[in-house]
Amino acid sequence: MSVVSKEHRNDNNWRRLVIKVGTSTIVDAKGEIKYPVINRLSQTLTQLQKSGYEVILVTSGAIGVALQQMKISQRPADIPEQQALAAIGQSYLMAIYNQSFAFYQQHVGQVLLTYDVFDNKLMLQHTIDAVDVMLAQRVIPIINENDVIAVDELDHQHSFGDNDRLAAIVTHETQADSMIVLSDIDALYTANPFVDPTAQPISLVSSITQELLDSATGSSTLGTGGMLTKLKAAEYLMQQQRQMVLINGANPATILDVVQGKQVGTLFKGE
Ligand SMILES: Nc1ncnc2c1ncn2[C@@H]1O[C@H](COP(=O)(O)OP(=O)(O)O)[C@@H](O)[C@H]1O
Ligand SMILES: N[C@@H](CCC(=O)OP(=O)(O)O)C(=O)O
Repeated sequence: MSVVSKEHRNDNNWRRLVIKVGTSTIVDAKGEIKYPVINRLSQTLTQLQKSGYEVILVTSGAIGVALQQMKISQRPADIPEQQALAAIGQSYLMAIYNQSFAFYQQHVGQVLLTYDVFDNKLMLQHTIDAVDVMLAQRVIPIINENDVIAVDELDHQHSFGDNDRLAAIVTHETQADSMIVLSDIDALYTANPFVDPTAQPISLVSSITQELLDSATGSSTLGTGGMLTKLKAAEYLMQQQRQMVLINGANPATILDVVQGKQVGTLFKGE
């Protein structure tokens, strides 16, 4: 397996990275699980880890995977039903990741979080300590929200409490240098390109303006956050002097281009 040379690291000398994977990267529009993509993601993250980077994966997809498992075509509106699906799907999602990473001899560990962890100093410290130990042992922590006991993300009335935000807070609290977001789109566009065919990709964003927020509309079929939650996550990170890069998750190896400083996707970096 080839490794990423440290000489090729981004100018920012990133060391610790949070990779956020949306439902649209794990499950396709027909509800089928994208095993080859998950395999490529596991290979890429293992490659990064073996090259000396500390890698934390924040993944959505529990409900998306459960829909396929349970042969349900649409995400139910009922919150307890979604929570039951999350419980079913989370263990399956981890089984897929375990098998996929095991092929590359890479150990992983599951971390399920709720937002109250970030408000409780002791719980937060325990979480950070466990993540630090895993990283020191070259294990990749795999984080998702504990959907069974957290309703914020599942209630579509709220735009907060999504995995984009969760990953941004994890990036800050674990003092990661950057967050790379994998979605079903290759960049932030001037408008939702699925709605507006004249929309143009944006390669660099140095501040989150109202115009940008207005440009972010609906999400993909199974995702919950949409572009708006990604912009809010980017805004939060830029306020913490951290960076975010949005790329297409169709080919997770693109992450290697990002860490090598190549211009790909949209870079959110404050001035
Ligand atoms: N300005 C925009 N630029 C790019 N994508 C946008 C924009 N506005 C809305 N979107 C939508 O955001 C979706 C990505 O968000 P989401 O469905 O939550 O993905 P994920 O599951 O990967 O988190 C895109 O598929 C697109 O439909
Ligand atoms: N925690 C949820 C993620 C919710 C969700 O769809 O998030 P995203 O695809 O990142 O917009 C799950 O694992 O299904």
